[in-house]
Amino acid sequence: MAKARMHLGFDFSYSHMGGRWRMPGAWPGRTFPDVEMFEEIARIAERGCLDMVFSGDGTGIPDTWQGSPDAAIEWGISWPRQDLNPIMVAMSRVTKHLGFGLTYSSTFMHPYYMARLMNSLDHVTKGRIAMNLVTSTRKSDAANFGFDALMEHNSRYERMEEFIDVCRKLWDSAEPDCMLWDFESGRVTDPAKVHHVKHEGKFFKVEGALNTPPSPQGRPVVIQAGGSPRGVQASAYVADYIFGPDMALARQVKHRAALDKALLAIGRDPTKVGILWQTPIVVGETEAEAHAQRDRLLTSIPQEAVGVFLSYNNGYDFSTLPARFTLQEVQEKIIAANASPIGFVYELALELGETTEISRETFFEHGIKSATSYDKTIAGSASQVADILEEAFEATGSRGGFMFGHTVSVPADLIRLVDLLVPELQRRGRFRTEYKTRTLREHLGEE
Ligand SMILES: Cc1cc2nc3c(=O)[nH]c(=O)nc-3n(C[C@H](O)[C@H](O)[C@H](O)COP(=O)(O)O)c2cc1C
Repeated sequence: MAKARMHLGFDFSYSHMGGRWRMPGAWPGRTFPDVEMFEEIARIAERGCLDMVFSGDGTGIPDTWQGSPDAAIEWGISWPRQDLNPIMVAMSRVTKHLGFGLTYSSTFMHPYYMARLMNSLDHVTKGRIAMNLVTSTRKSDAANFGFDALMEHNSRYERMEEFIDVCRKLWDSAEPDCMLWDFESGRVTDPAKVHHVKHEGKFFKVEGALNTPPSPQGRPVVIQAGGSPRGVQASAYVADYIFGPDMALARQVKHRAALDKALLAIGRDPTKVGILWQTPIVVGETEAEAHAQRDRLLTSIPQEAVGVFLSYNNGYDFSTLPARFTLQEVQEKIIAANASPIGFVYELALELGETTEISRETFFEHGIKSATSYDKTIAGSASQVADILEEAFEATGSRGGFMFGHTVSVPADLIRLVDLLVPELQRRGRFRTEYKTRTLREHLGEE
């Protein structure tokens, strides 16, 4: 029997941040947001037949550390960023097959605007766009949109579910064959095939239809990455494809099982829903070369920048940590702030024990490994890395694949992925050797 094939993506969100822009192997003399760098990323990824490239997003400037954005701005921590939509349009114009994943927040955006934008991008990319929906877990993002505090964690997911209901109604409002463009009669559209939408729910009141022609994918691909139990439940409802967190394999196996249960509960077939596991990765010609490249992460940012990154993503100012403390005390404050309950402190508590007293120094020693993704980065030769990926793929049900990212330097690490790892996976019958499908939805559905 043929082996199940993997789907592969590349997350370029962090390639210019966290000191990566000046690591050996990054573009010399080119800085964000030079559009030509992104076009080059797209060409390289398409050479490797990847399903998609992706960028995450967040709008706020980290300001949890010492209550100020200065250190984030100074050290380039989640700064600078921009809306990647125009960049992905540019990337789509230099490729034919590669898919694109864009991130937007269902907590802050409006579903009418988003349904219309994604339809438009689906046209421009000829059916290669996906929307990664996030609920946003960071306070400064919320402040950009007028919130004094984060919306309660579970309510954010309730809003996301209604958000996608509205998008689906709008995407379906024009039937696939409604456009006539009949030159003889002058009729543009068959009005019987464009349906009025009237939605009134807890969060949104929307009247449609969309005033755009139906797009190549009909409904652009929707991706979601809920990690908490409520988040997983929402993934099952809103997403065509799932992003999974980069945690230990045993926890990924549990995550897959929880998702399968949630999918079955709403009548969806779990065998048709893949997870792309977030996978920080460095591949080298040799194991030693890969390890040397990964080690560079430990010198990429100063301790202050580590504090900025962790404080922002965990909703807690770690500059205020006392000399000694327990992780349980900190985790309680993170939950009270409505940030994600499964972040760095949760993970460190699993490793060190939640009631163990630790020092500030120990916290930051682990902190740099987490903030740079060093602790999660797989590093090795192509065959070593392929062994690890095959094991993880099979253990998690042979559905989906990997979203590579958080590499040390782009383009060098992306080129090594495409030139060393992809051929190894192809030799093992685990990855396509050419694109046989047209749209992103079709690429991801390929078995
Ligand atoms: C691959 C991947 C990409 C993600 N991208 C983003 C992002 O761009 N912006 C964001 O705010 N959150 C992002 N997240 C976080 C998730 O949306 C989610 O909040 C997180 O997994 C915690 O789960 P919870 O919200 O259910 O607690 C990402 C998560 C993963 C695994």
